[in-house]
Amino acid sequence: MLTVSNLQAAYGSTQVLFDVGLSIGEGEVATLLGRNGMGKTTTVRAIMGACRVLDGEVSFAGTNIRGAVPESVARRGVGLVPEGRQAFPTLTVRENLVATASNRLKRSDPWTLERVYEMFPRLRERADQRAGTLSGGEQQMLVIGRALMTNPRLLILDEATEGLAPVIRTEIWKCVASLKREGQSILLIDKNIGVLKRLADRHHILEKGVTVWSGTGAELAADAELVDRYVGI
Ligand SMILES: Nc1ncnc2c1ncn2[C@@H]1O[C@H](COP(=O)(O)OP(=O)(O)OP(=O)(O)O)[C@@H](O)[C@H]1O
Repeated sequence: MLTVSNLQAAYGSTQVLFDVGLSIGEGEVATLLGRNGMGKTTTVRAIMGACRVLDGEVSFAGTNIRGAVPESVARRGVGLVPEGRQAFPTLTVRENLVATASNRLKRSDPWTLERVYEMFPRLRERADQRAGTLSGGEQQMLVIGRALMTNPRLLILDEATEGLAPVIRTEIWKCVASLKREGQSILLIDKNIGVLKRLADRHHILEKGVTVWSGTGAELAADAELVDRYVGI
């Protein structure tokens, strides 16, 4: 579904990605692992067409999307929940959910307000509340719900549980597990390696803008030293 190879990207004249490769199959959950500053968010931004790509290939659902603008990448079915919870603060919960909703890919069982409220009952209780007045965890659920309402073929969660209370994290991980059971393809970036190991089918490790390791969950589990070397503090 998504294949990235030899991706190179820069901010201004500073190159940050040198050789990133990753792949996610239909219905798979994959991760991007690596310490702070290794290029995970930049990889996501490069896939979305939100930073300067110097070289490499980005293929999504059989189409080359390298160089496409973010709106076009989103229209093709990539739903991003960016780092830092970006709900529209002055809109209500319901308005946020419907603001960018679409079913362009004509899914037979599309996401609806009702389905999002079933997944996150707190959002139903707060449907008429302005997003800016929600707690951090509620805002994160809202942004995930908003991404689902675009019926993405691939959902990308960049640090979706960062800074959240454990009980809210658990709720978000349950949501991810349930999306996985439904066959949703997902790319996860998160610091909770233990949870990622349980949830993901495939992992990619970034070190200074280079994919230094890619493999299945079983392959990662078989090499305990890998995570210590590249992801441990
Ligand atoms: N807007 C920007 N302008 C210039 N450099 C940037 C910008 N954003 C990120 N960088 C630099 O690019 C490198 C990769 O950052 P990136 O945010 O992709 O890493 P990350 O692996 O996602 O880390 P984190 O877990 O801290 O978010 C870092 O050295 C960072 O300082």
